Amino acid sequence: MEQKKQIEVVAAVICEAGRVFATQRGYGEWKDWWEFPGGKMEAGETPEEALRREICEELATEIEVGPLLTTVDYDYPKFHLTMHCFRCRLASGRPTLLEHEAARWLDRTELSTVCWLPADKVAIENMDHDGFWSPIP
Ligand SMILES: Nc1nc2c([nH]c(=O)n2[C@H]2C[C@H](O)[C@@H](COP(=O)(O)OP(=O)(O)OP(=O)(O)O)O2)c(=O)[nH]1
Repeated sequence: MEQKKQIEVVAAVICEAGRVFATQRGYGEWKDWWEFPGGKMEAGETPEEALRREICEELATEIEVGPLLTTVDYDYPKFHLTMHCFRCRLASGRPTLLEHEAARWLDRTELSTVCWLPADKVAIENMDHDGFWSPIP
């Protein structure tokens, strides 16, 4: 039997003042679903380099990449996804939507008000604990 396609992505959980940045996909099979910005790592890149590049391409801004928060493995019908989610913060400038159709800053009470991609729902369950939301210096 043919092996299912494996996709590995890095995702930026950009945090600021008790809120996280969520983006709505603007194209493709999962158009209109919400996600953390990011994408596939290219050969030779570290996860941090890939994230900084993707955020520059998608949001025209610089981020600082912090610790790995969670890695989610999720079986989509057409591929198997491994997604590494990193805590990030904006380093300079505000995000500009170059590829996404919308974005929102969500606080803890608003997290489930958007329709997250299935893998992201798992990531959020893993991350949504008090430690995640307590302020970091
Ligand atoms: N970037 C990103 N992708 C995600 C998330 N959750 C999730 O299931 N995915 C899936 C959707 C995509 O099918 C897959 C690859 O993401 P991608 O951003 O590189 O996808 P893409 O369709 O833009 O890829 P490409 O055309 O640039 O090759 O990962 C997420 O939070 N962020």
